[in-house]
Amino acid sequence: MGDEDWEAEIIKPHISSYVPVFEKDRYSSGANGDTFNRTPASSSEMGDGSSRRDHFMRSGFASGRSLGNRDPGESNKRENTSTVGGFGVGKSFGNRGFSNNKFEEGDSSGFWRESSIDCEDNQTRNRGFSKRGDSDYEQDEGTQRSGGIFGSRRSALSGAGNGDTFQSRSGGGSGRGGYKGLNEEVITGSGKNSWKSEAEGGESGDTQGPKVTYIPPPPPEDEDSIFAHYQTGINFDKYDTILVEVSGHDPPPAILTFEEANLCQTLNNNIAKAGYTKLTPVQKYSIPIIQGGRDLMACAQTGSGKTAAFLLPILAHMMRDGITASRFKELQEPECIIVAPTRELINQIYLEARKFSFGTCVRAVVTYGGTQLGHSIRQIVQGCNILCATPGRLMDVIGKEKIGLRQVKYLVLDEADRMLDMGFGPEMKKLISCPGMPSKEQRQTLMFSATFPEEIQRLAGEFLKSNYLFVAVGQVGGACRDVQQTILQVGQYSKREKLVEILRNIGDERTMVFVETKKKADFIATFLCQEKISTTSIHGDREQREREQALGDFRCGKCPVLVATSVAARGLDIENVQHVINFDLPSTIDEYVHRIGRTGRCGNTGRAISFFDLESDSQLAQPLVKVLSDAQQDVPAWLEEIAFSTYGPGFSGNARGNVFASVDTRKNYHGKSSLNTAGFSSTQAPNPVDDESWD
Ligand SMILES: Nc1ncnc2c1ncn2[C@@H]1O[C@H](COP(=O)(O)OP(=O)(O)OP(=O)(O)O)[C@@H](O)[C@H]1O
Repeated sequence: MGDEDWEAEIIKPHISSYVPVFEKDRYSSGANGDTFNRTPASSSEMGDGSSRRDHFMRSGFASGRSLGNRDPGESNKRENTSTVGGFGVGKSFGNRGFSNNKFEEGDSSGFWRESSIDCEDNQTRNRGFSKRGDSDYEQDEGTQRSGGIFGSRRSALSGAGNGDTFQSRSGGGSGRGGYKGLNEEVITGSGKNSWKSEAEGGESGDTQGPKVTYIPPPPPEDEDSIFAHYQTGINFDKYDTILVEVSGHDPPPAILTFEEANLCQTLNNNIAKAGYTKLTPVQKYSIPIIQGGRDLMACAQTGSGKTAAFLLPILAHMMRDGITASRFKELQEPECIIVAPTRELINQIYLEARKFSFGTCVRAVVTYGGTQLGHSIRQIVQGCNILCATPGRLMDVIGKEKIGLRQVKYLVLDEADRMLDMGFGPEMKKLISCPGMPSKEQRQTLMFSATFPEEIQRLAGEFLKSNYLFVAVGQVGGACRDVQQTILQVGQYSKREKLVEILRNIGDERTMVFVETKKKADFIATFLCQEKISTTSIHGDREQREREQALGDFRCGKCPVLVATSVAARGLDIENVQHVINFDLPSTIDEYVHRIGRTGRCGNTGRAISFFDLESDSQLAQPLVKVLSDAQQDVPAWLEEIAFSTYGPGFSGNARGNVFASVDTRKNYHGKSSLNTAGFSSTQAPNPVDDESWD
């Protein structure tokens, strides 16, 4: 459900209901490999402190007024009444056109054009990367973005209001909302002719809106903190039994131990200090492939060590090549660029890169939206060999000529299916077309995810050398088997009661609760606090400072419940998350797989409980049955019935349908591709995820 619906909701005479009707946006889900080895993974073995809102959350709402029987629509109505002036005066960026942008979206990109769907968020995305000054950038990151072709309907309601206790973030200044949607980093143009010319005028040119001044606290520097890690779980050794499929020409053999990787001593020390003694399957296969200079698309279950699978061989090469950070160069030219879709995830990857490069001359830097650009630049100019960035901020630092691309040898897309879908795909396309970026023949491109829809795999071909290798650990798109999945039939009006019941049983165990929209995240978090369940929330309408605070409070156990939108669905590796609750099921099965993958990581076990609402979730019944049965979970009879009735007698939960890209798509599509002009087949659009929930 988009904010537009909320708006409609509050304009209508309010009909009191326990929980408002949440009608989700529904989108459809959305080469030449020769050799084929399917072997078990161990082939040898077998052969600012907190916001007011946080304060209330932590204090269990002791002083908050009761919101229990009010729905978000009502609270927004109140909030809107009191803040509409503030949002109303938010600056319009409408005159910052993009029509002349050098990198304006083109049909040639092969990507879906945003304008083709009625989605405000998406309409902001293909806008070419801009070259902006700090003020411009920070305003974009930190303020609502309204006006112009992107419309401003959402901004009037974008405060995170949930009633009396929360104030919306004031008058447009810090109130996010605006249009931002799927992605955390949205590229805005400046109306100049090209990124180059914009850059030249960037710094002083645009003074609209307040700056983003948030500077994230530096991560701890002491060795213990850098190498802090959680224990692998009882099922870690079971990874060895997972079947691994490698396709593509002439793959190198897997390695079985870290020693076989022949890493330098410093790296080996760091691996040991990180508590890694044994390779996970994706590491066994990916490390030699990357060391062999090959491009790679790797798909492995959530929490199975994909980050180290790309970081270690890249660092090994850098060490071999004697890469050394050079301080105080105005233009830094990193050898490696890593992009990921959310700020928290890219920061996590950075911390991993910092850990593994500890004691070396290789310097990793992170930059992401919602933080002061000047701060990022100061970090970059101190030396940058590995740049970890969210897409929008990456384009900014490139546009500001703080980052040059000529030396890029490794381009890593983490959560690659997400990075290539209609949300980020155009931006990634622009990235590889940037001046200076080595062609795909001259760089190594590495893609990792737990899910890889076929259509996205096919788009990925544009980024990869034709002889790339495809590694599939287990079922591509399959759920982690260490997560015990339960699907409960719960109607929307009973969800809150059920949630409280479950959380009371769970006690203090760390739990992530996923909901569909940002406003609902606040609403449910507020409700739980009122119920004296210590809760915080993370979603794209929260300030970056608040997001980091929320995550910190959750990580340390201060708030054992984190209510989140899909912004927290991918990649986040938080110790001891024992439960995931899908208060609202997502609209796509891939999203479900990522969400439940926040628990059951690295051989640990976890539980996922999902509320299945007959009214709104039946389209998910069939893929859910498949995911459950593939992961050897109990499938409720009622769910099978729904799946059967939705899809008819041809449906078999165990049959391999088109739900997943079960193999390297170069096999499936060889010689029979039928792309439309946008680069997608006529039968299946790529998965847009749920726009509203991402930002
Ligand atoms: N070989 C290993 N031994 C011990 N721990 C490991 C090993 N490899 C990775 N880990 C740890 O496992 C956890 C999960 O790793 P990581 O976050 O890279 O998973 P992922 O596959 O990227 O998950 P997701 O699909 O959710 O992004 C991390 O805490 C990481 O430090």
